[in-house]
Amino acid sequence: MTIYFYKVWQPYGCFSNFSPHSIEIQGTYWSTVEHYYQAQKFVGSVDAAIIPTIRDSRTPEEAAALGRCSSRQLRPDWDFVKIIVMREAVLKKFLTHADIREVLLSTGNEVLVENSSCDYFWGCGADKTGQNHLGKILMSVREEIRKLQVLSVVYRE
Ligand SMILES: Nc1nc(O)c(N)c(N[C@@H]2O[C@H](COP(=O)(O)O)[C@@H](O)[C@H]2O)n1
Repeated sequence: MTIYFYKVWQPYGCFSNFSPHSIEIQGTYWSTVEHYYQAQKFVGSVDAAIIPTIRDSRTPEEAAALGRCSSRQLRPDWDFVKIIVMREAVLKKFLTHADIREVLLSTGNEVLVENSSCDYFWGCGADKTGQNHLGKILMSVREEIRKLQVLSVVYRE
């Protein structure tokens, strides 16, 4: 059975990057994965000054609006690094918060799909043909956490 998720208040809402689960990366605190992801678009760009404003946004929606503003210049390598950036943040989120880690592990080997009707890259799009990169990242993070748990048992013995 495929598990679809999208909005925070819907089933499996903790899989959304907008869910209220903070992460710390290289000593900096981010309220949500979305805050971190949107800010990383401008690292090393002429518009890097927007990063603290994105970080301090009151909501992930606000952070996303700032990051999506088309008048600002993205870092030149964004298309090459965005999946790596997202995976790092999603992994950190599920390593940090035990309650949602259990939700992720409870999905077993089910296929996870971000059910966004407008996003054919991170989600499945309106017709379900999208690339679903967020779902793929979540499945690979699930696998990595399982392996880490096995290792922690082995090294405890
Ligand atoms: N608008 C919106 N609302 C939500 O609740 C969402 N989960 C998303 N999807 C996320 O938007 C991010 C992609 O942003 P860019 O288009 O690259 O700026 C990514 O985190 C999706 O998961 N969107």
